[in-house]
Amino acid sequence: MKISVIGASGRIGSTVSFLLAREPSIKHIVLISREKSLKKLEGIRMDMYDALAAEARDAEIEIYSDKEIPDAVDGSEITIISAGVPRKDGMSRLDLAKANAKIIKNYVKDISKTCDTKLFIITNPVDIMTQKALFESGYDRSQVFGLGTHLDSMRFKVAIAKYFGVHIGEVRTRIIGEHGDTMVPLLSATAIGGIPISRMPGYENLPYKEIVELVKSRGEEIIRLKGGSEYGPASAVVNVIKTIINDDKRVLTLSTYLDGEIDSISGICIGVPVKLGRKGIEEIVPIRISPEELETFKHSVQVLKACWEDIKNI
Ligand SMILES: NC(=O)c1ccc[n+]([C@@H]2O[C@H](COP(=O)([O-])OP(=O)(O)OC[C@H]3O[C@@H](n4cnc5c(N)ncnc54)[C@H](O)[C@@H]3O)[C@@H](O)[C@H]2O)c1
Repeated sequence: MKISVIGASGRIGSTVSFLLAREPSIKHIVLISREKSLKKLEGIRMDMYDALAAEARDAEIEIYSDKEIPDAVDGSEITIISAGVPRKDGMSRLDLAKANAKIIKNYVKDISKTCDTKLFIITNPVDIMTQKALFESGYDRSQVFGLGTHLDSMRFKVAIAKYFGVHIGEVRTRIIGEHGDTMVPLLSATAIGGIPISRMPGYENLPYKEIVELVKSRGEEIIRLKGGSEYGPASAVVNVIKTIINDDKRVLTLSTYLDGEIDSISGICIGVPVKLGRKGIEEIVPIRISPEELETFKHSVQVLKACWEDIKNI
């Protein structure tokens, strides 16, 4: 199986590539970046081969410049895009969206000229970039998705497990909505060992607001402390890839194009629970959430739609 990573010289792209190379079912990984980063890619490839040798594994790792798209991507079951400009001081979210929309548009247009692949978008703002990729590629919505609130859901899960002092595997929860300030934590879909969280001893004192703030600010906190997150997002990406290639039908929270599945909302890519398998997004799970959660979700939709209006013609 071949998987391509565009933006492979970056933090997330390189860590994702390394983790994927360790997966026995992935035999072929294509690392793609701009010309000026090709030397770095060569170093990443050497380092990856050393690590694989230590585990007595092998994989074919190829390097291409982004000028060699679409040929470089041809035959890839999944193409991951994490290329993008980082947010600089004084840059608004909209400025970032405009800059990265141009990058996503160019890559996706080139890829879709000749290739049929699944597009997995990581670049922020991820919901808007996923929608850009969907519209510019003309692909079916089942094959274009973004990391969405999958990582936020994992962060929420950790905080709840720590508060109740239980193993993380006992916690079921998710955050839907924008991967950003308007994300919607679903207490109505949170359970510990199958028991709804509201029936757990200690629930009354759960510092919900603090936990949500912690989840929302975690990305910025990691940027401040170590320059940017990589292990968390990269592991979340690999989770998604493994679910697809193993046809696991897991229900994960990814950014996908809504077409009326939740409260008749349509016309935007946003984080919602999806059944994921070999074909990509096989179903959007039409969950019923509490009235308060629905109101917050609708707000998240509005925020994303406003941003989409500003960048859709870029
Ligand atoms: N969705 C999520 O949950 C999530 C989590 C963390 C980070 N992210 C996003 O993922 C993206 C990558 O993060 P990172 O830490 O790897 O960033 P990084 O700066 O380390 O790497 C960015 C990559 O994009 C390339 N790049 C930069 N400018 C470019 C341009 N103009 N044209 C083409 N390529 C360009 C770089 O060469 C590099 O390969 C960012 O947009 C980040 O905000 C998303």
